[in-house]
Amino acid sequence: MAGRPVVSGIRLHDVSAEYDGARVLHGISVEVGTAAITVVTGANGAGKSTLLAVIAGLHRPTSGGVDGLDGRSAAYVPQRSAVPDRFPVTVRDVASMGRWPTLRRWWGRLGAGDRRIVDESLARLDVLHLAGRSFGELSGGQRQRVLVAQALAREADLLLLDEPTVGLDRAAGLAIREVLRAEADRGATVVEVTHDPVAVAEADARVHLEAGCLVEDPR
Ligand SMILES: Nc1ncnc2c1ncn2[C@@H]1O[C@H](COP(=O)(O)OP(=O)(O)OP(=O)(O)O)[C@@H](O)[C@H]1O
Repeated sequence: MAGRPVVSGIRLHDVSAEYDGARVLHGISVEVGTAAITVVTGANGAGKSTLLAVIAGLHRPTSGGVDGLDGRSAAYVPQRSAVPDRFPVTVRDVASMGRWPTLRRWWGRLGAGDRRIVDESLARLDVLHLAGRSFGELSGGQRQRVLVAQALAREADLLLLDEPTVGLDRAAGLAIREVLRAEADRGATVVEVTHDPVAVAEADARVHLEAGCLVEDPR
């Protein structure tokens, strides 16, 4: 993690967000811990993906904000449906994109160290044997694992994942949960939107939303 210990958490203060004037998040204030897995739960449409997008800096809140992001690198894995099915690139290309933000120049080439990190990330998700295949030829679950590998290759301080285990078989779900735990153990802040009861049970903290509002002590 770039050799830089980050101790304080990420703090959302009074975050509200809307689409086309319709408010979908209402004054969310919560702290997300470092070196831990936080799950974001709630019914369909509760605002989970929007909250993740606000933390990722992809959706601008209408009021409030997020503190503690300065100096932190972030990797974001969108919901599977948000990813085009037919990328004309190989699996290794997709995973390599995780290294792009670390290159000093935008036209820079990946060095041997970068390529090793990419292949290690693919191996951790058990998809290294697919490295030369076209990304678009993979099954949905294989693509999902490659996108998580791309995020791992970023070696980010903050990992944001939108339903990373949805639709995966038990072994693949377990593999992703183990990888996320290892990331938290190395000091990463992991925030995961999920409906997976096992992921919720194993998490260190939970942020539960109902109709865009934070609910304390959800059952
Ligand atoms: N791009 C958009 N434009 C307009 N409204 C949107 C957009 N994205 C989401 N919304 C609306 O915002 C609300 C929250 O959506 P969001 O995707 O954050 O919920 P979610 O909790 O992640 O749902 P799910 O579990 O179904 O993925 C919903 O009412 C949704 O219809």
